[in-house]
Amino acid sequence: MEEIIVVEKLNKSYQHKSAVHDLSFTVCQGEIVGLLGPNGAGKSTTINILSTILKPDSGNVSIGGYDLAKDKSKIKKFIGIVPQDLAIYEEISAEKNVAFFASLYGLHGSELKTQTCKALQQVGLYDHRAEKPKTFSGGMKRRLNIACAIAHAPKLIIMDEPTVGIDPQSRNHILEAILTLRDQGSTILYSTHYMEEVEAIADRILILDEGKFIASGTKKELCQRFENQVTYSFTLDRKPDGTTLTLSGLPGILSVSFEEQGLAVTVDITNENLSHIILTILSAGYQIKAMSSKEASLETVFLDLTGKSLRD
Ligand SMILES: Nc1ncnc2c1ncn2[C@@H]1O[C@H](COP(=O)(O)OP(=O)(O)OP(=O)(O)O)[C@@H](O)[C@H]1O
Repeated sequence: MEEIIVVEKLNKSYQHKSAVHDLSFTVCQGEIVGLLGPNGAGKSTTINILSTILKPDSGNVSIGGYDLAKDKSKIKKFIGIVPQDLAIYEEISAEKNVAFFASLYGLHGSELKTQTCKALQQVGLYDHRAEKPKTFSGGMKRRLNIACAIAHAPKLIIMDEPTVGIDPQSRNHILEAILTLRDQGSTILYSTHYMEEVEAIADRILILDEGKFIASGTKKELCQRFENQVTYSFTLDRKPDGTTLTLSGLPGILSVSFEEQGLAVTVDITNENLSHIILTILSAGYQIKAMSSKEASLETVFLDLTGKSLRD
């Protein structure tokens, strides 16, 4: 598959503090690649460098076959950038906003009109095209921000946390729009700290922490090591006490964490120990009010690799 982004040993520091350190990765034609990491991991720095907004200290970047150090203007035409901060005009209609940004890429006449309508449809804002963004919800503004970036039909779309702080309906519109864009042939690099989003839409995931990649692969590949692991969560009738309720001696118990009104037990499912766990809880005099189970997720992977939660 053709490599659309090639990054080799990318470095960037701010006032001697490293923000990205020796990053190397590739993104291939037609992929949705999720750049996942907690706040401060270096996602925006990486994306701003690829978007030609920020200059790296060192490293090589090639986008669409163009060298970032030499062909900045060609790269700018090749990509569509959805910035973390909204870049739209509140006082002109949604349609005029999209048309304005598309015209900066040389679109005009009937092509401009068609592409503007298409972009608004893709983000579910066509029916609101005559309205001004100042009347829009935060989620609708974010969707308009995306429409402005895609109307010129870029081969590569780079999105920096496009779903931060929005309503579920807008989030779904955005995720569906990303999948449609991929199906229509675009390549998408997408940064987020919401693991559920990359789990849902990314073909490949790059996990970044403190400016370095700590893992990459498909969700299946990343979670493979944990495929025999499941976490049971029990809601009890009262706060459990670790001295009266001892589960760690049971076979296949990997970890136990006590919570306000229950406990979470991570086990190796090859041991078939659920009935032992339930019996032990009941024998200690607790009532089980509810129970659920959860397979390993990217959160598990992140916690295992860094010792901290993605959600911190
Ligand atoms: N202009 C700047 N000046 C100084 N330090 C900066 C600047 N921009 C980012 N940093 C620092 O660089 C590191 C990486 O930041 P970056 O914004 O790239 O991370 P991020 O993963 O995008 O996080 P967020 O989701 O919070 O935007 C952080 O420690 C941040 O404080």
